[in-house]
Amino acid sequence: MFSVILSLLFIFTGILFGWQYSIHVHRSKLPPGPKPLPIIGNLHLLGKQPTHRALYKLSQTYGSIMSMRLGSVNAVVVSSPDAAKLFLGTHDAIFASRPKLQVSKYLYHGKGLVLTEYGPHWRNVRKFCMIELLSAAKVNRFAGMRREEIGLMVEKVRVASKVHEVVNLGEAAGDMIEGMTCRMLFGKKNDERFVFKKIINEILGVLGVFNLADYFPILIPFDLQGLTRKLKSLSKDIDEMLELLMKEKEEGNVSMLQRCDQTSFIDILLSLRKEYSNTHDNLSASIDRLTVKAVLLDMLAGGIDTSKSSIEWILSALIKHPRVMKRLREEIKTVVGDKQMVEETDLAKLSYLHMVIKEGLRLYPVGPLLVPHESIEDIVINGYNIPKKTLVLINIWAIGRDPKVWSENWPEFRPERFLEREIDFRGPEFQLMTFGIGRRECPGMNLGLLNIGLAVSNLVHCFDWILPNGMSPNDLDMNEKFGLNMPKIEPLLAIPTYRMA
Ligand code: HEM
Repeated sequence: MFSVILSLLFIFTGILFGWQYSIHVHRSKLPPGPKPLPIIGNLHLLGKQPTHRALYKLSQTYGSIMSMRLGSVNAVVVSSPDAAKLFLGTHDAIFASRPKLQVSKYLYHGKGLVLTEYGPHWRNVRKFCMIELLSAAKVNRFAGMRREEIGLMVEKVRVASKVHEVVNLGEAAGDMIEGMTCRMLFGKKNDERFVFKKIINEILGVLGVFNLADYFPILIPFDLQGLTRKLKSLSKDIDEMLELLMKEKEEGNVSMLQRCDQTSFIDILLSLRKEYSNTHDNLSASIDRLTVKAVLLDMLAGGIDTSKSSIEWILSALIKHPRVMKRLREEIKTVVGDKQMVEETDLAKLSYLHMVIKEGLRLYPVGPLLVPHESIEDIVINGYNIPKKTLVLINIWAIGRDPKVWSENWPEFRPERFLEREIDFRGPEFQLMTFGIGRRECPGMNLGLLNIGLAVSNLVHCFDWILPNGMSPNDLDMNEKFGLNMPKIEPLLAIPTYRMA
């Protein structure tokens, strides 16, 4: 389908413009890259494999700062820690914007964080999200709720273990993270009027589609992929849901408030809105109704599948590497003793667990190209021209495979490498950028790591796992498929045995 549309597009726009194209204008000064074709540029080189893989291969020919043309968009692909340091460290302010994607027009006009261009609105929203919603103190307030959700997941798996049922571990983790996130955002995880899961999946589905109109704006009116239609209907559903949830809070529906955690994000955002409505500073102007909804939507879209996919990848790697699983289990046993469950307060003492998580996220980063950045002015980097409005993709999947950084044994899942060298997510050398670095780095990093740590440690501590149908761990497929948040090609299915009996 994609290639048919691409061919039609090629012919159509080719006729329209009579093959006149001005890509050669400053090409000699751009970073090296494959020669673009008229109209489609290098889009044909992305092929059928996931984009980060195609870009990794190309960067091995053209280098760690590679120039490409994607339709009518200038792009630069960055594939080494040194180059990433230039873009997200030294010149972070220039590359801290986002491209204007068609999807953001239908999802609150980019008034939240993820898809919002760099400027005063984004800065204000980011500031109050960091202080009021995602600071360590605010995240800690939900520790009790997280304990309940972990307990529910362990109990579900324990019931399955009694009848040797096969468990889909990604789904089990996803349900738990979704429960935690919805309770944190809305104070509840169930609502008889709508199914959170369905709406979340639809949002992620739309965000994961490669939208041709973003690279050929001339195509927007034709809606060749039917995305505009989908987006219009989805944005209506999302808005109805968020409006209902907000009105319920604003009208102080007593029975509802009694059932809810008083400090959910929606409560905090609405009370901030009220609090600031009498002041006339920039912050008050930023927290309007659209922004409250856009922020809630960003947290739903950014917070659930990222953690779910990460947990699934890390558990898969552990099942595939029994030596690492054994060592992790021994560490947990030493720290938690005879306790049935790992608590949040235990996590700081589980140093091997942290190395396992880092190693899992190095090899399987769920945002392999981060979220696209865009430059806000012309700049020269390493002697190359990077024009204003260049799309910048940071290939952290490639960086996680760079033998110059990780040595020749980079393909091995070997958490001990982090014992030998101090490398951290915000490390000054930009080797491990699972959450991005700089102005646009993930504001939910600590929460994400906490959720992953809790899920992985408890599923390892409470259960032994074997693969179904006599499958050997060596046969576990560790490839990914196309899609948002780098989903595994095959879901992780395994049979649990409860270890606490
Ligand atoms: C394992 C879990 C997670 C991973 C791997 C992850 C990864 C990322 C990445 C790669 C980015 C883009 C960074 C960039 O463009 O340079 C990002 C941005 C973002 N993430 Fe996360 N994330 C996770 C969890 C969360 C959670 C739990 C939340 C909130 C509840 C969250 C909210 C956001 C938001 C709002 C942004 C946009 C920030 C901005 O553009 O200013 N993420 N995340």
